Amino acid sequence: MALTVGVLALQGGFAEHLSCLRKAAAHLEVKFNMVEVRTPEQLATCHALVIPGGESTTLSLLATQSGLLGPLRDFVKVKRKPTWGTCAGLIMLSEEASSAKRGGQELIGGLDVRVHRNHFGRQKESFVTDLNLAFLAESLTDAMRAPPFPCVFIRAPVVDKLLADNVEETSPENGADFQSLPSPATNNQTLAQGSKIEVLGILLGRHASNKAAAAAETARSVSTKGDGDIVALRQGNVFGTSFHPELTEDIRIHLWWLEQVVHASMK
Ligand SMILES: NC(=O)CC[C@H](N)C(=O)O
Repeated sequence: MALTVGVLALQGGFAEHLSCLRKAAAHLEVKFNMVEVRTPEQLATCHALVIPGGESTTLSLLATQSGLLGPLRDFVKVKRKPTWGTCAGLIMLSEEASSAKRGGQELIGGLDVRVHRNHFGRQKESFVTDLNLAFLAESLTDAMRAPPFPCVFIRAPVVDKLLADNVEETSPENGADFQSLPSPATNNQTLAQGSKIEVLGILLGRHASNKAAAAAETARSVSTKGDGDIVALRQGNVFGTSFHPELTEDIRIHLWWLEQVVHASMK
């Protein structure tokens, strides 16, 4: 049986994600159909979904107009299918967003976190930085020899508050900029809320470049130990990255996530 993986194609970097997913799928035994999702009917065919970067206020508006907001919430929070959001996609998958559009913006939710939009400032403050993402060890034979991942941050959000106290304990790895965590418990709750939040990527030493971010920083209630920002996390079926793996030649995160999709389909 082929697994159908959808990419929400309302706006933003969906074509880049589709291309990376197709390249990654070529490394796996399982057959995949990669499809663009613009309607509730297309979403209903999907076993898993990627929500790309772009602009979360636009995504939210277009999802509402196309009747997808309710079906997306159902997909993520009721059916609890594997869903990955990058950048604006991560914002959509968070329960709360700060520096949101005036009057608020509709989110899908699924991650018990608050994200801070545009944490590092405007487009011109975009940057690329290498992070050691130890979770990729799940699909690589020797994590320590795996090269760091080139992370592209464009008007990126970070997680500035954890809304639940069910967080996996983290232990810094010899000063590395990543905190390694065990794989999910084998009793594997597929709940988003109710599952532990796993912090999978921390960015150290890059400070917020706007006032709201500085305020959010002081308001942070539960944070990682140290001064890092959470830029990758998972809670149950929901995975989020602040950065854009689809804008690099490196398909390791797409490969890792497709493997998670395969595992979820076998439950
Ligand atoms: N590259 C991106 O996806 C940027 C996200 C954007 N800051 C937003 O609020 O949606």
